[in-house]
Amino acid sequence: MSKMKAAIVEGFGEEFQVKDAEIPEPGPGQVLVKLIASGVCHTDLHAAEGDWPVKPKLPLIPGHEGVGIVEKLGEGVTEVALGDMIGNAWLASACGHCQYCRTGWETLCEAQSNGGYSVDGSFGQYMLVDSRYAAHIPEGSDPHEIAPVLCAGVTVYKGLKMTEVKPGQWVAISGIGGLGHIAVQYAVAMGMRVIAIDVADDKLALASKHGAEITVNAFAQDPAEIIQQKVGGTHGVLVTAVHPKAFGQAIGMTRRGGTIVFNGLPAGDFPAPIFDIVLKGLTIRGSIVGTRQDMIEALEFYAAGKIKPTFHTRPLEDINAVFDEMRHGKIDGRVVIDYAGRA
Ligand SMILES: NC(=O)c1ccc[n+]([C@@H]2O[C@H](COP(=O)([O-])OP(=O)(O)OC[C@H]3O[C@@H](n4cnc5c(N)ncnc54)[C@H](O)[C@@H]3O)[C@@H](O)[C@H]2O)c1
Ligand SMILES: CCCCCCO
Ligand SMILES: [Zn+2]
Ligand SMILES: [Zn+2]
Repeated sequence: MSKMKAAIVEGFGEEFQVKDAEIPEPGPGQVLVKLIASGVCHTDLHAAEGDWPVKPKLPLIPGHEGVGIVEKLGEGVTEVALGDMIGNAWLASACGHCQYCRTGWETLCEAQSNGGYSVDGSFGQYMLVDSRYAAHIPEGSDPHEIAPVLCAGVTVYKGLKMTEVKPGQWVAISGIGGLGHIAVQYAVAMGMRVIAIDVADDKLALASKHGAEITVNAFAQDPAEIIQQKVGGTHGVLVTAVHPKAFGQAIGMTRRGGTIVFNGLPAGDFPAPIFDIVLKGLTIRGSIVGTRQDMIEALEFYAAGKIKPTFHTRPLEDINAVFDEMRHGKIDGRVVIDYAGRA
């Protein structure tokens, strides 16, 4: 078996080990991909810290925003060809026949596997991808720039659809990190008017650059008060923040009949004001990544030039420093690991 360089989590809360690992062999239905780039999602940090109720496998190669070229086909592969540029995804595979898979909700499949969490992902020079759940990268894409669409992009695109906010209506996006700064772009492309909320002014500046009309620094102000004053409450909210406080704040900023969608996954809970939620007739939804169809649509928005992730390329060896920057909210947009000598 030949070797590859990979960033491996061997224990929760421990630093990554960047070292040699076996290049995996594709089994039936799988393909071997040589990586060009991989986005770094905050979920990868949750995986490394083990701070969710469902723990990842160990040892683990995280990463679920990987883009690369198909180098080997497993038995029976028909959906992908040698030389194709494809991506992996959080939804690495699903059963295909349960009540959720049958009704367009494969993201809720209870037998799904998850890229960079329950199966090894894209923080290495090679990865295995289930050909049925591979993301097909549009012709002419920049592999480093499109990588964040594979999770951050498809997740916020689906989340914005779930807010049911119509063109011309207001949507608040709370948390302007890897997910949030791309959410601003999808919301604008979908005709929504955007209010951006974060606790760091540089993130709000990034939101304005991508089309937000109103920005609120939740560290210095009460976003609900500002939003009620300025626009009479928002029609919908998409929360991508990594602090529980942002989740409770969404309720006060939403107008009657509005919908709040949670993408963010910080550990912890938030106080839910029962009377306000009932009196205002609010809908609160959790939303997890997107289906294969959502991925196709999210990638089409990128291919149409509507989505341009802000990203910074770094070598795999920087992974521990990157996670430290992420822990302290110091990443502007998305970090993308480079395997092609661009970093
Ligand atoms: N539901 C899903 O399918 C899905 C998909 C991808 C990521 N996630 C989760 O979404 C979260 C965000 O991921 P990311 O990669 O964008 O993280 P990130 O670290 O890039 O960004 C997090 C942002 O939250 C901001 N923030 C922190 N406290 C805040 C507060 N009180 N109010 C407003 N903003 C605040 C930070 O300043 C930062 O801009 C993570 O928990 C991740 O696991 C969920
Ligand atoms: C419940 C886990 C959702 C994480 C999606 C990929 O970042
Ligand atoms: Zn992710
Ligand atoms: Zn299923």
